[in-house]
Amino acid sequence: MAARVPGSKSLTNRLLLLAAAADGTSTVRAPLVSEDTVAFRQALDVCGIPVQAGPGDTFWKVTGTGRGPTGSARPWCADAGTAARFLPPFAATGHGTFLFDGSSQLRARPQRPLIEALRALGADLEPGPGNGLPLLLRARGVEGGDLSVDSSLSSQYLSGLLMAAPLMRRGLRIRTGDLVSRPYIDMTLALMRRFGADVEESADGTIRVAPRPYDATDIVVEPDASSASYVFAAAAVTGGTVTVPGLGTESLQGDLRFVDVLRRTGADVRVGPTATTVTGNGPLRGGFTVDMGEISDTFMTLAAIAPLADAPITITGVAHARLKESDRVAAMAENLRACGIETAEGPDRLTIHPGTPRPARIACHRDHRIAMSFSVLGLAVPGTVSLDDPDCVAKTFPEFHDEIRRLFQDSP
Ligand SMILES: O=C(O)C1=C[C@@H](OP(=O)(O)O)[C@@H](O)[C@H](O)C1
Ligand SMILES: C=C(OP(=O)(O)O)C(=O)O
Repeated sequence: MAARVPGSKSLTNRLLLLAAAADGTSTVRAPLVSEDTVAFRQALDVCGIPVQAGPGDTFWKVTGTGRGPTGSARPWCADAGTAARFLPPFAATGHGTFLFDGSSQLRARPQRPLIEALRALGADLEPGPGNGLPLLLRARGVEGGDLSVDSSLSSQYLSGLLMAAPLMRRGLRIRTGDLVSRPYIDMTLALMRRFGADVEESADGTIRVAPRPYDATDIVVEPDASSASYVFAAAAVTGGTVTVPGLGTESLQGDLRFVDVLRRTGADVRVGPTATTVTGNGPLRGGFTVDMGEISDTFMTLAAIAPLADAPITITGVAHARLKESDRVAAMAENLRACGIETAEGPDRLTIHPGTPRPARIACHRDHRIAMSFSVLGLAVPGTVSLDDPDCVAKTFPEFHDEIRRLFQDSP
C-alpha cells in the first residue's frame, strides 16, 4: 500500500530559510505543515519576510530581499531546533534587534556552540542564563572570514552558519572537526547549491562559501524519511508491504538509510529511483550492533521494535540523541523497561534484549518520536501500548495516527 508521508521537516525549514535569503520569490511545493514548520514560517513572518500559502498549503511562496532581515522582532521558535539554530545566523547578517525564544523544552537544548561561533564572527549577542535561549541579537551585518564551529553536539549550528554565509560580506571558510549527523550537512550544501551558492569542500573538512546572492528557486519537498521510518518499521513487524512514493535513490535525506537497518532484521527492501518499498518477512532477526550516529532520529524506531527480534540488538553512536526533544537514550530505555523488556544503556548506546512486551503507559516526554516509535510496537503487539501524549506527533507528522490506522488497521 502507498503511504501518505508528509514532507520533510529538514527540507521544508531549510527551503524557507534559503528562500527568505534569496532575492525574489521562491516556491516551496508540498511543504510539511506541522508545528515545527509553522513555527519557522511565523518566525520569518515576524522578521518581515512574508510566506504566502497556496490552496490547501500545496505550496508556500516566500519573498526574500537577498539580504538578512531588518527591524525589530521576537521570533518564537516553539520546540523547533532547526528554527533556533538556523534563524540567528541569518538574522545576524541583517540589521536590527531580534529576541529569539522557544518552549522550555527548546530552552533546555544546547545553543552555546552557535553563540560562540556567532561571537567569533563579531555578532553582538546577549544569551539568557543556561543554554542560551532567550537570545538577544543586535544585528549589524557580518563580515565573515575564517571560523571553526563545535559540531560535536549538533550539526544544526553548522547548517545555520553555512546557509547564512553567502550573505556575509566576505563569505565564510569553516573548519568542521568532529561532526555529528553528517548527512544533514550534505543536505544543507546540496540545497544551497540549488539556490545558486558557490560552495566548495576540501578533503581536510574545510568548507568555503563565497559571498554571492542566492537565486530564488522553485522546488518540491520530498516526503520525510524520518517519518517514513515508522511506516517502514510497521510493515516489517506486521508482515505487510508499504511503499513511500517520492523517496528514492536520489533522496537528499540520510534517514532513508534506515531501510538498510531494517534489511539487517530480515525485511525485504527495495529502493528505486522514485519510491521505496519495505515488506515484512517473518520474525525479526537480531544479534547485531549498528552505529546509528548519522541517522539518529531513526534509532528509536529500531529500539522500539527490537524486543521482537530473536537476539539482542545494540545501537551505538547516539550520545547526541540525549540532547533532543528528550534524553532519547534514557527515555527509550525507561519505556522499554516499563514494557518488561531488558535493556542496557551506555553514554552513547542502548542494547535491547528480546522479550514479550507487557502493557504499559508510555511516557512521551513531549517527544514526537517516542510516541511514533512505540505506536509501531503497539501495532505489532496489540493492547501493549498506551501513550500519555499521543498529540505530540504534531511536531512533525500531525496525521500520524490516522495514517497508521488507514494503512494497517482499516484494510481488509
Ligand atoms: O538539520 C536538521 O534538519 C536536523 C539535524 C539533526 O539534528 P542534530 O544535528 O542535532 O543531530 C536531526 O536530529 C534533526 O531532527 C534535524
Ligand atoms: C531532533 C529533532 O528535531 P529538531 O529539529 O527540533 O532538532 C527531531 O525531529 O527528531
